Amino acid sequence: MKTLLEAHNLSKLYGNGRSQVVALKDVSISLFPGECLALMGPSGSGKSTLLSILGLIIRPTSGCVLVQGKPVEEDERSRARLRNEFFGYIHQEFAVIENETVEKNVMIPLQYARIKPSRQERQSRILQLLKQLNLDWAVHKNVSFLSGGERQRVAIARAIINHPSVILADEPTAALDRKSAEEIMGFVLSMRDQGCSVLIATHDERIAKTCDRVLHLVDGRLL
Ligand SMILES: Nc1ncnc2c1ncn2[C@@H]1O[C@H](COP(=O)(O)OP(=O)(O)OP(=O)(O)O)[C@@H](O)[C@H]1O
Repeated sequence: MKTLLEAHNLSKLYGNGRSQVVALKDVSISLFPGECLALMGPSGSGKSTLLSILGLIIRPTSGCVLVQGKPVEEDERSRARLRNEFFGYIHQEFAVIENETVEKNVMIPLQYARIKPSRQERQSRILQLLKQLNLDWAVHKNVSFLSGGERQRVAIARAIINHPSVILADEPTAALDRKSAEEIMGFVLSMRDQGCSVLIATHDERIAKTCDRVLHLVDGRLL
């Protein structure tokens, strides 16, 4: 089967000399269409670093990333376009823009889309998505007034509004209570069922059990 996303021999060093940290060592990984892959590992094992390299947020020290079988181009413009169109990134800390409405937060990726939908279309897509997330009531509310679980749903809506092929989720439920965490995971898995591939970094065995495949990262190496 063809991969959607793959990486070969990734290594990542931070810093130099005596303060140098080896965050990843020779990691190769493949993500197939329609699968949910869990990445488990203790704190500091390199999970966020790996997700950030795969999501083209940072560059590896060595190794390469392939999207739909093709090596990612080096120039920042191509990387930014892929970041916006191919990936949806969900962070642990509900990365929302404070003092902005839910609608404005979710609209950001649409404003950078290559083919920008009309204002009316943008608003209707946002409302439709917020309905699926049971958050349509909050469309004009300021995110600062929302709970942690609600803010994470806003972050998810923003990550998927451009219909990404791959969702990269970095411990998306770590800062949530159990009920909100279950809701978020239910939604992430429903994205997989709609054809998205998902790579989720987690410490939580219960979350890993709901995924199709589990990989373990220890000291920057995949077991
Ligand atoms: N920007 C950075 N500069 C220097 N060292 C870094 C940087 N980012 C991460 N590291 C180090 O790289 C290693 C891997 O960190 P990373 O955040 O990828 O691990 P993690 O498995 O995601 O941890 P956690 O579960 O705590 O988020 C750690 O030793 C960390 O301290």
